[in-house]
Amino acid sequence: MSGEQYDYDLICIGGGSGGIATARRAAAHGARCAVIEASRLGGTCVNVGCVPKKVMWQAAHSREVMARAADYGFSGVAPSLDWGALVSAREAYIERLNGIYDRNLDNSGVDLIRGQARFTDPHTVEVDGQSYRAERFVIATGGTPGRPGIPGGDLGIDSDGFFEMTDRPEKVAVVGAGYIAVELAGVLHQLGSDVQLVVRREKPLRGFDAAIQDAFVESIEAHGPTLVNHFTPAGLEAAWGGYTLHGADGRTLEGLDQVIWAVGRLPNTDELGLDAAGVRMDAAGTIPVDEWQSSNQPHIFALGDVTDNPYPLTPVAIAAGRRLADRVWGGQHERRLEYRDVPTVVFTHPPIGSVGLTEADARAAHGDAVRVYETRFVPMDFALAPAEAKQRSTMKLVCVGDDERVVGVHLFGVGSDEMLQGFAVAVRMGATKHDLDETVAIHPTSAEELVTLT
Ligand SMILES: Cc1cc2nc3c(=O)[nH]c(=O)nc-3n(C[C@H](O)[C@H](O)[C@H](O)COP(=O)(O)OP(=O)(O)OC[C@H]3O[C@@H](n4cnc5c(N)ncnc54)[C@H](O)[C@@H]3O)c2cc1C
Ligand SMILES: NC(=O)c1ccc[n+]([C@@H]2O[C@H](COP(=O)([O-])OP(=O)(O)OC[C@H]3O[C@@H](n4cnc5c(N)ncnc54)[C@H](O)[C@@H]3O)[C@@H](O)[C@H]2O)c1
Repeated sequence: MSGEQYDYDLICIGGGSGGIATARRAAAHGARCAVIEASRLGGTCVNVGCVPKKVMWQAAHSREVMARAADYGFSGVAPSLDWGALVSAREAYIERLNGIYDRNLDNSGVDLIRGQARFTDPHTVEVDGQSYRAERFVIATGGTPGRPGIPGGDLGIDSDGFFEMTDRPEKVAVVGAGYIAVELAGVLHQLGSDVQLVVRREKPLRGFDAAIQDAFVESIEAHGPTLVNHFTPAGLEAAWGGYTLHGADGRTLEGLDQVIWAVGRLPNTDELGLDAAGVRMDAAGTIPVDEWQSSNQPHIFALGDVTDNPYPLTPVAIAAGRRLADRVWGGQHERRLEYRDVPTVVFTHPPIGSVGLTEADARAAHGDAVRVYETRFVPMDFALAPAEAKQRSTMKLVCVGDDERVVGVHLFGVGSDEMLQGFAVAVRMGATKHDLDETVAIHPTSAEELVTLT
């Protein structure tokens, strides 16, 4: 087929992390590209995800640091938060980012089509009555917050609503045990709300190494927010005295000013006309893709949160998109994202960092060939703090084989967020425990613990 029968070589549906990265890289390889975006450029990450979340985390972290000022002899540090001012500054920053994304598309020669895209046949999408034809498509439409299918599940707010809050709720339940629940609960707790983190099982953060789960639970039990475990929400009621959250076992959480659902996200595939394109979805509405990001239609790719990707993270969507563009338009025939050793940080207080295999996964895969090194300590950040304010750090290395190749690094503690990236490089390069031991420590830091473990 000649490219001339198409308006574009590539249309990316969704102007979030994955769509923008793919289109810009494909354009750099000479492809004629468009991005279709129904809402604000930058997608979830920029508008209602990583970016505003990190601003709120930073605010909460600042509050923590100020709380420790007296340990160092400062007096008169009595912060009072103007929530409205924080939100305005945050949103102004996001608007600047929206503009930068717009200009970057323009500078890359990528057309931006504003509106909701819907396939009308395998090579055509319609936006506001106008048809656009492309040789290939990338579906990068991301996801939206889900809600539980229980009475009152439509009451309260989700993570999108969290970013719309014009004031800080005094008493709030955050329901869920994943990244979003622990992060939002942590921010609100640090900023002064009375927060209950409501989870269905014993502990939050299933899938993380057990040492990290335990360290996190121990930390919140000592410092907050309050953990309400084994609580399965069965209904939410609103009354003058506030919300009441009912548990399946008859327990109730009462007098809540706000309830935040953080119970998982749903892929944005409902309105896409995937039937008309002949693209298959799974029961959850996500688009299954192969190792090359292909859907069942060879010319229609999908990436990021709309797919069955095990790591719904911004850098993963970007990496998948850039590699796809390098392969299809850049002639780099074997280039694809390997979904392994993906580093990830959970922005709790203190943060969690994790890359590679958990101890349980390593033992399942390698049995007795696994050796684990672990340490728990109070970092110097709390050297002058009173005993009750000290927060312990936990660090764990998971090693495999006679050469003790490091296959997992799991961190909980101050600085883990910034510490992990470099160790992720080492894991990817196949570093061994000996390599870490041979690396001269940086003193006094928390990171040095990782090269002095015995
Ligand atoms: C609260 C929260 C915090 C997060 N924090 C982090 C973090 O700290 N680090 C991290 O790595 N990840 C984080 N994430 C996850 C991250 O935001 C996502 O993994 C990432 O945004 C996925 O990128 P994407 O391109 O797949 O989709 P998105 O960024 O969601 O982009 C999809 C875009 O498609 C548009 N769209 C949808 N349907 C259509 C249509 N039919 N036509 C046109 N446009 C359409 C949407 O409007 C949206 O702009 C967070 C997510 C949330 C919700
Ligand atoms: N720091 C980061 O990088 C970051 C931050 C936020 C989100 N994210 C990404 O976004 C993804 C989605 O995050 P998430 O927290 O929405 O989803 P998640 O899938 O990680 O967690 C959803 C949680 O809700 C619980 N749940 C589901 N139904 C429930 C119900 N009816 N009642 C009570 N609990 C229920 C689940 O057990 C689970 O713990 C994450 O997997 C992550 O990849 C990343």
